[in-house]
Amino acid sequence: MFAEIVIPLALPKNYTWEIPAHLQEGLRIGCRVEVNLGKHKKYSGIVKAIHPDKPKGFETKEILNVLDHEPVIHAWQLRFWEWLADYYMATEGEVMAAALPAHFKLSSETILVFNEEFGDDFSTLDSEEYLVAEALLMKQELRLTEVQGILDSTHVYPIVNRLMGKKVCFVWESLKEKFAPRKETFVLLEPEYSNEDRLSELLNNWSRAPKQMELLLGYLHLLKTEGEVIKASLLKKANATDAQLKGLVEKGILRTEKRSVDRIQYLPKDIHIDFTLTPAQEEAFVQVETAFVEKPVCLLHGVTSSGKTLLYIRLIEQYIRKGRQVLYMLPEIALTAQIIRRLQKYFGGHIGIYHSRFSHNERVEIWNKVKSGELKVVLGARSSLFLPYQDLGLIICDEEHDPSYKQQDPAPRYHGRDAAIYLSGLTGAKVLLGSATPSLETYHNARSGKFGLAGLTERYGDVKLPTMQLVDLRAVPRKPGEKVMFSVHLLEELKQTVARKKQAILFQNRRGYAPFHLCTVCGWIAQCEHCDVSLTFHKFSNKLKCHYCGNIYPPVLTCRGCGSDKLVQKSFGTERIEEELEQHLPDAKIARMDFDAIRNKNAHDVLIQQFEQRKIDILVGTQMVVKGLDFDNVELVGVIDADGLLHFADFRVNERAFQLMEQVSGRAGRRDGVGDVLIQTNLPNHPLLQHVLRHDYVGMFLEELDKRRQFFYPPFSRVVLLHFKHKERDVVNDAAHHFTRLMQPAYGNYLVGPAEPMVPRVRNMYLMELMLKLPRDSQLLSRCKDDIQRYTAMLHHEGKFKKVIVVPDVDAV
Ligand SMILES: Nc1ncnc2c1ncn2[C@@H]1O[C@H](COP(=O)(O)OP(=O)(O)OP(=O)(O)O)[C@@H](O)[C@H]1O
Ligand SMILES: [Zn+2]
Repeated sequence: MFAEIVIPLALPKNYTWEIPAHLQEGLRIGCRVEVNLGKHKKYSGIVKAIHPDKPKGFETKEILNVLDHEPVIHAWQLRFWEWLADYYMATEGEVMAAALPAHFKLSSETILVFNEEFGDDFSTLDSEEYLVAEALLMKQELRLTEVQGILDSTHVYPIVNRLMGKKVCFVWESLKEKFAPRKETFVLLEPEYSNEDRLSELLNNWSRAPKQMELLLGYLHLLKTEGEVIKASLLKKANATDAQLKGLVEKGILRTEKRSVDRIQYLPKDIHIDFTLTPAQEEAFVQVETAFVEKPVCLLHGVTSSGKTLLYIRLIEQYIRKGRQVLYMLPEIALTAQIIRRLQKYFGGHIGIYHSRFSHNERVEIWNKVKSGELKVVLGARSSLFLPYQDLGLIICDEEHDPSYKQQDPAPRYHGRDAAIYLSGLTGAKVLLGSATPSLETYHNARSGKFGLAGLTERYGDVKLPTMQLVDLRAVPRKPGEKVMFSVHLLEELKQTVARKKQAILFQNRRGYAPFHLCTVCGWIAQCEHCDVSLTFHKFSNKLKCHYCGNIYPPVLTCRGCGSDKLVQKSFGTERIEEELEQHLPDAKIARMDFDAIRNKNAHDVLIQQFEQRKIDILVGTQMVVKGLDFDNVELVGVIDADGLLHFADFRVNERAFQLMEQVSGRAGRRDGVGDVLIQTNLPNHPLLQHVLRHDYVGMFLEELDKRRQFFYPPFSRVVLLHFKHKERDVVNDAAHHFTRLMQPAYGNYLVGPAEPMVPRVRNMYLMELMLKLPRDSQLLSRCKDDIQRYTAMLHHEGKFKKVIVVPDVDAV
């Protein structure tokens, strides 16, 4: 018998190994095996198929060991991997590398780390395990090749596997992105008083400080409304001090407990839903349910603050009660923090979070609990599509329009939403796509009947959508070539908002202080040495940064071209806005939320909480402030530079600009309907801004759809973008043209380019792009992919193009 095995490497196709007779029994698809590849390398791979056909053309080697009795993944997951690899032009090995926690991927290079928590009591280990554990205890770290030396056995991988199962050791991981879970102090009732009678007896015979009673009542109220009580919010709500709380703790009525906000397994597995849907929400709910009878996918198009999240919660409840599992997918990890708090309140310990910022071990833990069916709801980014669900009933894809759903690097360059839809075909799960500003593709699919469509046109609680105003910057006096940061109008409204104790959000799409350093004498601009892009000045760190490769440079004082010191900083980013704002509103509390400000992984969550607790008056930020956040006191939203959103040479530019502006404006007036949005622009007559002014999604959709039809862009065609990279400009240029000539005969009608992208050099690699707009015909698509592979091979055959990297991106966003 033979086995086709997937190994976490970018091999063009899977290899086949022979199954020795003594391993044949018990070897199942989805189990891991240890195999040799080449002379010295060993890997653990996953069995994809077992068959009796001896492969031709090469001598098969034997499988060395079987690592699992039970498959680690389901058969449908293998089919999912296969589709992802095929559709997105990756290898199954690359998909495997993305899909499995490191723990499951042993290779000769794997480093094992001793688990301190295990201690040194090795009495439960057998003699071989003991040898390795001893060595690990002494050296703390061992390479798998070293373990081989210690054991001198043919069963190294199975032994290591057992040791990991017993938590004696872990797979080493680089610490650079390590996620430190944020701790929060929770307040709990002492068990004695969970009894209603005891509690009322206590309250009726209160002989202690009245302030403490007030605090206790405040606590009980919060417990009822929020399910869990965080110390900070209790003290604030009850207007109480730490000492008063301490008093109640000392009297044995309350107690406090410090624990991580993200780790929730010790919460009881209860469901308690304490709200009812409004008639409009109820109707949308029924629309979703009805759609799911016939269709696997439904779009929930609901304006901002219409209560989409609450509708999701009702749906999740339904699936949990049926014993099924739900995946709640978000485009970015950063968004999980606020949502998890909301979900926890309703579903307690039924929920787990899964994303790349957790350690390998934590991920393995979630993996196992999902597989056993213990966890019913997973909140996560796109990688949670790879979990081994036991019975997946529903996938919620929130903010489905968000381009962050698409993986950029490395392969597989898959789209979380589209992959979810494919997965639903394999598992029978339903998919609910949610957004206030659906992607054109999705809305088109919903209108044409391919997806179901449910709608919420009103905000919750009779609250109006914010009023939108354009501020015409052409009227603002300024020096030639200068950009306006704040109009008088915007400043005035900011001042009033702060004076009324309301909050404001200012949106600017550029981070840093000044995006250009320009010599006024000769026109020289400070550029990155490795990329063809101007350097952004960051004032706080006093450095110039390249936003493409991350390189940092000291600030320049004199021009590299002419030596003059007449350098000026052009344009502005969030950092400069924050600084200027401090001058205009010296008493306001201003904070900034962008990639630089939240380097520390918890900073994002902390900022959001501070804003929620109204410790910040004005939040200045990039895209990060736009997304899905629910604040109750924001009255003013300012879009500093709308033109910056409209100036891209991309067919999606209008769609994106609309989505950003509508989403950021959606943060305003969510509770009382008093919300104002000011959009600063030099293009007040731009047609897109007219749609933005009226919150007119459908108007925007129809107009854009027309253009897409006319110019044959998605949803009418399918875009495959080919990136060419090489360290010499001429070579990459020639290669792209050569490749285009190869494609010309069969695909001439569908080609756009080749052309240099906006930034033609990144990390010392020169770039070229070739775009294919293919008719939506799956046979044509697969033929085209084969051809791309063939032409790539032909290109590499030409000596001078040997090192040109060709990266295909299917459905590029
Ligand atoms: N039926 C309801 N009962 C009580 N509160 C509700 C109800 N529906 C909505 N809300 C409240 O209204 C607010 C807005 O709802 P939610 O955050 O779900 O909106 P959304 O549609 O997801 O908005 P966005 O697209 O902007 O993220 C929330 O604070 C939510 O708790
Ligand atoms: Zn650079």
